[in-house]
Amino acid sequence: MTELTTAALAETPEGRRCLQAMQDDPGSALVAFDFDGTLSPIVEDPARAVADPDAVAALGRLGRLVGTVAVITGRPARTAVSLGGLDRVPGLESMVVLGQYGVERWDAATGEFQIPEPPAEIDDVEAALPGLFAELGLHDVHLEHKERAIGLHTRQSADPAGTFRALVEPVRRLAEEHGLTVEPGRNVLEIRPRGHDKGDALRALVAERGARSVVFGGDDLGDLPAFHAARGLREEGLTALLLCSASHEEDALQQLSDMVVHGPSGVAAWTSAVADLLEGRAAAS
Ligand SMILES: O=P(O)(O)OC[C@H]1O[C@H](O[C@H]2O[C@H](CO)[C@@H](O)[C@H](O)[C@H]2O)[C@H](O)[C@@H](O)[C@@H]1O
Repeated sequence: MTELTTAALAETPEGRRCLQAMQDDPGSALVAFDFDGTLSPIVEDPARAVADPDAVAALGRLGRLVGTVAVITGRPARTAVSLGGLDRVPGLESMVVLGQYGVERWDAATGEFQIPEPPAEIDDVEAALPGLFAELGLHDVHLEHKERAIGLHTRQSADPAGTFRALVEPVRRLAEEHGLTVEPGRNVLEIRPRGHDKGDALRALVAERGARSVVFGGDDLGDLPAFHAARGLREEGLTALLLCSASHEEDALQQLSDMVVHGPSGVAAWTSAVADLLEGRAAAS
């Protein structure tokens, strides 16, 4: 019964090994998900994103079963907590949110945010953007101000793909001129500080929690470093399962994944099934 269930939840032997390790020792398991596109369906206006209630409820179930649950996101930590309603979900009372690719942190257990000062260069970039858009003849780029980063969104543009293409190189040059980097995503180019990514964030949290089995779920290019980090952890003797929240917009994660599901509703169903699996093990032991 357990074997059949495990096979349905992971397409690779490595993924199934991770699920088995979670069953054997749930206390040393860590489950971390990205926010947009993984827990929260993609919407036109980033300010209107809302977490899939079934996905966060299922994460809450896991929160009662495994050692650590976390969200690792490009969003500011405060925004992810607010849009996800993460401070109100039963079972997430000791979760961790790592925001802005791991630089910001919220601990549900204390309710405290750790938010470092934003770099001054972001203000300089912001001041240069109107001139850049005018030069490129672009008038419908939506800006998302994230204090230590700026998201340039093209989803609401008349030609999202064309506007994105027109922005890529000029924005990369602008970021470089100011010592910053560009994080490309689904209809978004984010100008942010260099030197850290979701892979660093995942590795640091795994070390802090002493986790031995690691699940990471994501949907977009910004999640790739975490996928690579989790695969690296396997080589160091941990088990890891990589969950891809698939979309028609981005397929870079699929070939690295141990399980592919369809968007946040698929993540919700998968997470709930893993909770069932772990509860079955708990009931039997
Ligand atoms: O790391 P994540 O949690 O996945 O955040 C990555 C970026 O996600 C957000 O943008 C994406 O979601 C928006 C709302 O659904 C959508 O409109 C946009 O097209 C997507 O790219 C967020 O707005 C960015 O700040 C994050 O960096």
